[in-house]
Amino acid sequence: MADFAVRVLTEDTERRAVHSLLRVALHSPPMSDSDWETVRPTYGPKRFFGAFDGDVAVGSSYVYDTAVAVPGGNVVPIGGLARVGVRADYRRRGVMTELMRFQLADSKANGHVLSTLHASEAAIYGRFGYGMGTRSREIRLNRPRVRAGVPRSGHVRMLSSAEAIDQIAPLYSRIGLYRTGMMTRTRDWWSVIVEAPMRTDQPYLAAVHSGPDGDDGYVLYKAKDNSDDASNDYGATLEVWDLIGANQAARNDLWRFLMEIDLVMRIDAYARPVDEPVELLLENPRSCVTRNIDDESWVRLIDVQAALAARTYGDADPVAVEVNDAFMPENSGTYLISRDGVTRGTEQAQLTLDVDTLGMLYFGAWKPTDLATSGRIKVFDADALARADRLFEADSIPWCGTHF
Ligand SMILES: CC(=O)SCCNC(=O)CCNC(=O)[C@H](O)C(C)(C)COP(=O)(O)OP(=O)(O)OC[C@H]1O[C@@H](n2cnc3c(N)ncnc32)[C@H](O)[C@@H]1OP(=O)(O)O
Repeated sequence: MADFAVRVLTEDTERRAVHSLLRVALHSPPMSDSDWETVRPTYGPKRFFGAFDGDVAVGSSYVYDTAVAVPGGNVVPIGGLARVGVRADYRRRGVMTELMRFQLADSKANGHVLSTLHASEAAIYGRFGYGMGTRSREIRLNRPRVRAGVPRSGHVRMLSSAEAIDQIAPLYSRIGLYRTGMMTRTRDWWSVIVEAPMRTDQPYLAAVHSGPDGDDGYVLYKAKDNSDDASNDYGATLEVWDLIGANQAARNDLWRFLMEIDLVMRIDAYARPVDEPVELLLENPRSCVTRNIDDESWVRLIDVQAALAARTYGDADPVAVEVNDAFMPENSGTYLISRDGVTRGTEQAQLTLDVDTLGMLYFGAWKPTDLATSGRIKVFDADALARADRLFEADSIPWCGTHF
């Protein structure tokens, strides 16, 4: 018998105790009363889960009620899993495993067809059926200069913190999900990730782009003083935290805005699309350095049939794919996938894979052939593998772009 119980948190004292343990698990400083007052409204009413040993809080997880753009353009309901933590003296006793069971069952009951997360460590989530579904690029621009001839499509204006709190969230919604893998951002997300920092003495700086049809992009960034830098090369580092635009022209103008700010030594940006064409804006393309290609969004199909049916497929004849799902065995079975859709059936499997590998395929970040070559897909019919490459081919390189 487990020596702990998992439940949905509704009482303020329990929520505070669980958030407090999460901070310790993430190595943040202990929580003060005023910290809790800031954080408290960032938890929505329903999907905050805690594990308890008697009255003692030992584990935490939280699910954003959100939605994601899948290949073909449908936007489907998902749970965005975050804030997972277990007390150090309860680790490796199955606390997270029970929290995972609980939150996935809750998500399923609420119609989430997928669960996604951003992992603190890559080794944790495969066993629960999550696969690396999108990747992102971390870049550094060293004294960037804009290449002559890059056109402008509008103008950029800076916002005060109060204006940013009012304007940025609605602007993100109006711009919409322009890449596969992007997700809607909920009120609790905005309040914890953007608005709480905006109210501190080190807020994000914000600027909005206006194009021919009005506001169509924004950037949130911070300027970090480099005065303790050993080199005498004076200037700040700009840290780009969020840069969103309805089209590439708007995004280019926002990059230009950043590149032309004075007294800047470098610009660092995290979790950008891997194919974002920043180099094309630069006089010297080598002043943009790729520092990392990282795993970004981890994807778990909660309802495999519904998730597979929600996306579109390339032009190829059907493939019978056997999916093994040890953590949610009701998903295990054979699915016939074709350009016309997906049915669950009893065909002889042509390809076999685990559900975490399906999470890697789902948005199109990885090719079936590469997953087969690396031992993640068992192939019983080589032609079926070639067809799977065409069926799962991505219309754009997927990117989440929302940190949570
Ligand atoms: C989406 C997010 O929120 S990302 C943030 C995740 N949180 C953190 O990184 C905070 C620090 N870490 C922790 O709090 C804990 O170590 C957790 C939450 C990662 C794991 O909690 P635990 O209760 O120890 O996990 P649990 O006991 O259920 O482990 C289940 C299995 O996963 C494995 N596992 C758990 N954590 C890790 C890890 N960090 N690396 C490798 N394997 C792991 C366990 O060994 C176990 O394997 P087994 O089934 O073969 O025995």
